Amino acid sequence: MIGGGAAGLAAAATAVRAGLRVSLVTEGPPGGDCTFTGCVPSKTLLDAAAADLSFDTALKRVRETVARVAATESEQVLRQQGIDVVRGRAHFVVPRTIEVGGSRLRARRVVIATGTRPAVPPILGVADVPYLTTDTVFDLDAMPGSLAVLGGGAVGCELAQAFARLGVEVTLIELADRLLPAIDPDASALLAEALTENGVRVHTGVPAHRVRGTRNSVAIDIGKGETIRSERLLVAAGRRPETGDLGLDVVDVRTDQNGFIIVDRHLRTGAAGISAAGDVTGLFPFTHGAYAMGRIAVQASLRRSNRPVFNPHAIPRVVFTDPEIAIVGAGEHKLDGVIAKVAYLSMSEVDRAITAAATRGFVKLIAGPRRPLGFAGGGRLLGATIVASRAGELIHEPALAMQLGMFTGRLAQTTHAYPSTAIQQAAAQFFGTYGGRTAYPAEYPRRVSGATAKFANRA
Ligand SMILES: Cc1cc2nc3c(=O)[nH]c(=O)nc-3n(C[C@H](O)[C@H](O)[C@H](O)COP(=O)(O)OP(=O)(O)OC[C@H]3O[C@@H](n4cnc5c(N)ncnc54)[C@H](O)[C@@H]3O)c2cc1C
Ligand SMILES: NC(=O)c1ccc[n+]([C@@H]2O[C@H](COP(=O)([O-])OP(=O)(O)OC[C@H]3O[C@@H](n4cnc5c(N)ncnc54)[C@H](O)[C@@H]3O)[C@@H](O)[C@H]2O)c1
Repeated sequence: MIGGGAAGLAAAATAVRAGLRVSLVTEGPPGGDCTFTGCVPSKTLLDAAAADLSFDTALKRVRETVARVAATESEQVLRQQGIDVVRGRAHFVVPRTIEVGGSRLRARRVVIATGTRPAVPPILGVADVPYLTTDTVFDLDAMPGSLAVLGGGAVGCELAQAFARLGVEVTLIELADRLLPAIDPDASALLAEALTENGVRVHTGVPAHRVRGTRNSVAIDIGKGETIRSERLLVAAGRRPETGDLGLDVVDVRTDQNGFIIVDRHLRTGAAGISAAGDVTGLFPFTHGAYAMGRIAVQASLRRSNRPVFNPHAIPRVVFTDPEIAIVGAGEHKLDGVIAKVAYLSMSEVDRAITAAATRGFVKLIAGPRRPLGFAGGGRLLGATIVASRAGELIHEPALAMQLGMFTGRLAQTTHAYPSTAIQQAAAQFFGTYGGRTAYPAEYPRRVSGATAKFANRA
């Protein structure tokens, strides 16, 4: 395995279980992005900020939590599991042979799991400013008075909220016309509302033209004569794959125009014995996706038939802001031409949200016909988007329904524990009017947006 992040660790554990001799070659410590610069520090910071901790205490908690998680997957722990850990940066020298730190390693099977690194957009002047990325932001030793965040994706939104709650003056700059541009526009709108309430100045649809500054002050020109001034700049504008110096040409592993490794559905690269897994494939850039891919890449490489397939259609993803945004499968805005029904439920009608005084949000369930019965039994679930304080827990029930291809009606038939009845209430709409709402036919060609909600039951 080349790379010791989630994908490499899962691949190594799977290979050991299959009785293979395993070397895990990794430049950074085992755990990768998720443990050191991704999920673990960012989720800890979000929770610490929500709990009103001071900046210093929050950052201390981040360091302690990272150390605690890292200890569960240390080199020593891996060696005890039978995985030989080699630290260093690897590249292919001939097919199935890699070089690391001057030594050569030969293997019948190789899984490339080298992940990604922060992308820095080509904005005039950016290279001359000491900007932060997720590789460095958790190492801050003093609270900046103000922070400009470039990019309103998951990283930008989560960290903007965390820093704002810790007392930092945050400005968020997103190129697209809304935050998290890939998700349901109604969810984007609610998140922008929540961040604004937290004190974040949200600018969408603005390109950053030029950046100027010094260590403790940046000025970002965003057009129409407007300039954002801030103490520090965090660049959170996406990721680039770590494939540039792997020697992939030596082994005929192909990459797409952005450098991500091209794989088939069994995660094979096309080069004999070489598979790829995790963020480096660009298929599903989340830790749980990386784990699934690492496992599947090894299992598929060991079998001649019945090879497992990586299919992300029922894998959920969550943005851990407050409210959380959880998604599985298709969003209403991406349904062009698909015959479907949408059940929309405002969280203001869910007693769990009312009792928690956290009613900003909604559940949207999308159902399509199930052959040969059409929409009988509620059809089958095509997707769900949930915006709620605990959306990250709620999403797994729709995910299971999708994974099993269940009748959506099963969600309505299952008695839920009061007052956590959001999914049951929403699914009931596929059978008739419930609480004044009925599932409506998906509109196509698409004209759906939160701002122009045209269906009476979405009021
Ligand atoms: C701030 C942030 C928050 C996130 N939060 C979440 C979240 O809440 N939930 C979620 O599911 N996902 C989250 N993610 C995404 C998640 O971190 C990644 O999807 C996951 O870490 C990918 O794992 P990986 O194994 O593919 O790659 P990585 O974790 O990047 O691991 C790659 C490893 O390969 C090593 N390497 C690279 N090149 C070489 C080489 N040539 N030779 C040897 N070793 C090499 C690196 O040192 C690294 O250890 C977050 C990401 C960020 C940045
Ligand atoms: N909770 C989670 O699961 C979680 C949390 C954080 C990150 N992640 C993952 O980590 C990866 C990186 O996240 P990310 O948010 O950096 O990437 P992203 O690609 O999700 O978002 C980057 C955002 O930056 C914007 N952008 C790009 N260039 C810009 C520019 N010049 N000016 C202003 N905006 C610009 C893009 O339009 C986009 O909205 C993603 O794969 C993400 O899924 C996951």
